[in-house]
Amino acid sequence: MGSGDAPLILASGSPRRRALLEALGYRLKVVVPNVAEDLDLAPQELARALALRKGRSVEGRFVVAADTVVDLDGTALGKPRDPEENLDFLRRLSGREHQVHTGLYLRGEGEVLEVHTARVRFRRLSEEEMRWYVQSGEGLDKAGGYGAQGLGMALLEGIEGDFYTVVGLPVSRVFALLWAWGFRP
Ligand SMILES: Cc1cn([C@H]2C[C@H](O)[C@@H](COP(=O)(O)OP(=O)(O)OP(=O)(O)O)O2)c(=O)[nH]c1=O
Repeated sequence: MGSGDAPLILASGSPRRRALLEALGYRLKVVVPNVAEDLDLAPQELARALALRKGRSVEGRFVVAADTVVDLDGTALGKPRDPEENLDFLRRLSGREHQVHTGLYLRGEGEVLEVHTARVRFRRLSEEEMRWYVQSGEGLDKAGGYGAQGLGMALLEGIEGDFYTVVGLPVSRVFALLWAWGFRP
């Protein structure tokens, strides 16, 4: 089974997740999940619960869903509401290390639910640098208010762990699970 038969259903409106799976050659059907994200949980549990909610909200055989949460010492930073909150997030992340949790839900031969975690360290940023970044608008639709794959690369000192987990989808793990189920690009 593979793209010759049914498409892989991506239960996510994230253009990053879509681009990563398309880069691997999967034929996708995108279904944007409409789930409440207002859960009061610790960051890692939040990523897990939301990935499950998104994946379960969509029908079909081969389904992938994910949720990414930035975890600053136990506080979950989601997507900033506006540029002011984006600036606030960057001030808090500046000069420090945080974790990025990506909950992964996969359905095929059964269901898989995991949380993948990477560590990201930010440089100490000047107020001018942070304002420059916020005015780009790039961080507004991203957990923690930055994108490691875009202009945000200029803010980082280092990443420990899987880069793609930071960007929103541990693609190598997705590929391996689908491959084991006989679902190939
Ligand atoms: C930290 C980080 C997050 N992100 C993105 C990935 C996700 O799209 C987004 C986190 O929000 P999510 O709620 O995980 O996903 P989403 O709202 O974009 O899409 P959907 O709910 O439909 O699945 O942040 C980056 O692109 N780069 C980064 O470096």
